[in-house]
Amino acid sequence: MSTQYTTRHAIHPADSKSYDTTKLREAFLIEDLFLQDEVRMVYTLYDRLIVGGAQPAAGPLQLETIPTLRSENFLDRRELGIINIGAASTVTVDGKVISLQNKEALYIGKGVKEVIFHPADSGKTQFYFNSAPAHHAYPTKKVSLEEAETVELGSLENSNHRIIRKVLINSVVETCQLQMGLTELQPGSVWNTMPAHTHDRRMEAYLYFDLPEDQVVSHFMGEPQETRHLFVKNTQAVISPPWSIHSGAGTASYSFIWGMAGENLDYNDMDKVAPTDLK
Ligand SMILES: O=C[C@H](O)[C@@H](O)CC(=O)C(=O)O
Ligand SMILES: [Zn+2]
Repeated sequence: MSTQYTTRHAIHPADSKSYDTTKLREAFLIEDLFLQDEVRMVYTLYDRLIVGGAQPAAGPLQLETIPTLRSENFLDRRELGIINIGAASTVTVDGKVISLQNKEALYIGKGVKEVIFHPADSGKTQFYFNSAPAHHAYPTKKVSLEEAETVELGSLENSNHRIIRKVLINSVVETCQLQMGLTELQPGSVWNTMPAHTHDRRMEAYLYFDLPEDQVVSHFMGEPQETRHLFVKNTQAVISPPWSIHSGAGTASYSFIWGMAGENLDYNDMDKVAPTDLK
């Protein structure tokens, strides 16, 4: 079978305080999202967001439904956002071939019956995806980096100079609840999302990538006054509960994809925490 998935339950913040490193990692870190010729997913109970990776090599891979969905097709009641983090390749959506360069994104709406991930002509193909429950069928749309809503934040002096590209955002594409974007740390900068924030209205998932294989990111999570960290390697993902900060410092520059689902589509609806207020 080329589709593998596991379920992650939602954790109460008071419960998470007592977790040791192993338990914290089992609850929030996704280590093996990309494996050759497999579609791998984690079904989270945070807004029922699915975090997935597809790495076709020998042949195409289909986005198959999973038993938890109790639906004939994966997208019968869901929407999907895909970002290509590997070599230029294609995705077919109900027979229509859509090419995606590295870092290009694709929104696929509810009701689509068939999504197929194709291997690249040369190089490693890795498609990262997030999927959330959907109530309405919005059109499929490809979004290039140029079409993204882009903001530059931070400074080299604060080691947090970064470019945030909001690709699947309501000013660019209509979605039910999914938002996705890509943040690139500029050379010499290592801190993402510092100052940190929470947004109790939305959960978030992070995928760290473009990180050298021998380097790591220390991802910070937890309530602002009760933080913990997870050491994360290249192409590993982190589930961020709505009550948690999500921020990281790398031993090298890196990029990451953030995806959100929940109560609203207002990217700026976040509660910032001053660095000096973190504990
Ligand atoms: O709610 C928004 C998300 O946490 C990210 O967009 C933050 C981010 O990319 C950054 O500041 O580096
Ligand atoms: Zn956030």
